[in-house]
Amino acid sequence: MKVVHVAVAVIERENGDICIAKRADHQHQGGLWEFPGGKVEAGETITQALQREIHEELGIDVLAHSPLISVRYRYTDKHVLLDVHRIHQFEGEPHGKEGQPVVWCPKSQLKNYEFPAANKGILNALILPKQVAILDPISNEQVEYLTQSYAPDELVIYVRDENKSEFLTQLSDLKDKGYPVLQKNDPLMAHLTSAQLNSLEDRPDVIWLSASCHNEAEIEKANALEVDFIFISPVQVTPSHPGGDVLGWDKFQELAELAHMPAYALGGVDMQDMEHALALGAQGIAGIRAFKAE
Ligand SMILES: Nc1nc2c([nH]c(=O)n2[C@H]2C[C@H](O)[C@@H](COP(=O)(O)OP(=O)(O)OP(=O)(O)O)O2)c(=O)[nH]1
Ligand SMILES: [Mg+2]
Repeated sequence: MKVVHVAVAVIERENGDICIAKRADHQHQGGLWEFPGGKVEAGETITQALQREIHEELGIDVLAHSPLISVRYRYTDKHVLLDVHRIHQFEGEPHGKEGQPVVWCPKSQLKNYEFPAANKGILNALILPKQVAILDPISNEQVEYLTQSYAPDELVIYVRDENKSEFLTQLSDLKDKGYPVLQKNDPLMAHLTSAQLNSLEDRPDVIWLSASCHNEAEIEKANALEVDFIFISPVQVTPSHPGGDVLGWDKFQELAELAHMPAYALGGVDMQDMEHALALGAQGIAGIRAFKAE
């Protein structure tokens, strides 16, 4: 089936509210709410498509945008590639130029609206931070460094250290301060190794589920289980595996687009790679060394 390339705009106003619109009943995925946007025409850049569609649908001018997430999604009747951008700056006041209902919605209320299935990953991309610090091993020194360097909404802390019992107090302190803490087999926020991911038939019953992925098959499995976010690795050579095979950034980008959910770049990446990773559609960077004091 031909893939329909769609430019999608997540328009945010100063107080953080997001602009959403209701699709007409006769449209594909009709009656559901959407982020405004539409098909990229032949010869158009993504910027041109965003500017044209948003002007046609809402009567405003897009002045500045940056990539949020790209999602390939196969509906039974249509295959789409949603190229989703955050609109930071615009001129005018959005209104439904095609008669469609348009509302400003606080981020925390988006979950109360019904969106097409492909949008689940977009909603998660809006909530998740750009940084995932992996603690392996966990140390008091690193926990202190992280809480001094990052606010609770800027960081997910993934405790990969299996031997963490002496740090249980520090971990509950982190949670009390509001830091999301990801652990294997946690009832709230659980992580699956690729081996666990491959062996599962159904999604475990947790609020947030993440997984490690290394190839297409694992990403398809994460899509099927509706995993909320993934780590794609190894992107580059790491000091711990100097001679190992790596994906490289081109392959990372391809895999991230195939994933329905936000994808962090992991393996041989550090904070200096952040802009590059975001430009390729990553949610951000995950790592061990990248999140240690010098
Ligand atoms: N704009 C938009 N489209 C979405 C979202 N989620 C999602 O699955 N889609 C799908 C539905 C459609 O198959 C396709 C978007 O096409 P569209 O109908 O908006 O295209 P268009 O504005 O050029 O409109 P039209 O003239 O063809 O009706 O992407 C979303 O959040 N926003
Ligand atoms: Mg449209």
